[in-house]
Amino acid sequence: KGTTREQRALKYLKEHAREGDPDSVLETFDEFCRTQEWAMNAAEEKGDILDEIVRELRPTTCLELGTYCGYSAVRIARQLSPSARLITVEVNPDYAAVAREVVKLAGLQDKIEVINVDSGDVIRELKDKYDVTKLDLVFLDHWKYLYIRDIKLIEEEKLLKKGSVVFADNVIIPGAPGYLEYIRGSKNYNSTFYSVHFEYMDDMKDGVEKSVYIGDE
Ligand SMILES: O=C(NCCCCCn1ccnc1)c1cc(-c2ccc(F)cc2)cc(O)c1O
Ligand SMILES: [Mg+2]
Repeated sequence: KGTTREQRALKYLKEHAREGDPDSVLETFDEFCRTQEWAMNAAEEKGDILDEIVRELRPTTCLELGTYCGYSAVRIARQLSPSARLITVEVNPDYAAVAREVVKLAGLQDKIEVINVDSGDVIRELKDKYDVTKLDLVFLDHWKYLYIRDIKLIEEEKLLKKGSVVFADNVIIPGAPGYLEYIRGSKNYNSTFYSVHFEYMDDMKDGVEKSVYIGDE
């Protein structure tokens, strides 16, 4: 076939979603994943919790690690206020290319910046190169073994403030054991675990962890 699953998903979105309508892009992507091909989107129950966090927090500056095709980037950005923005990091160039198209299709290119680099490098550059002072929301959804490295880098760079939220996907499947132990053991966070279904699989359970930063700024 020569195409990748991500390219087939993008084609389906272009053919079936309403251009400039983020809700339509998300609904269409969920339909594709339920009827055509599964994809690792933070969808349904996970997405509902993410929506609630964004609604409640009203973040100005958001960082996502692990863009994939841009599903959760669109999900976050569709609720952001006019001046708020999301920086989303994707090390895989093929995923990043598809994500940029999905973001454009949703009409959110003014709110979302997709960066095709290694997350460890970009975190160190957020202040100087990306004009970030503090992060209100961090969504961890990239390689699971990198969650702990990157949260420690974010703390080192003093990018969190009291009330900042760190939301982590997949803490059960594939799992992020080192991360869970670290964040739950840290006095700088109040963490809550949510048992949710794995994306598009009604008979599989996963978990997400919401951690509110209460530490020193
Ligand atoms: O690996 C995941 N995501 C990272 C992808 C690569 C990130 C690259 N990158 C971006 C920035 N820095 C590095 C992931 C996997 C699964 C899964 C679980 C079970 C299964 F059988 C198949 C798949 C479910 C998810 O929800 C996921 O998020
Ligand atoms: Mg995930």
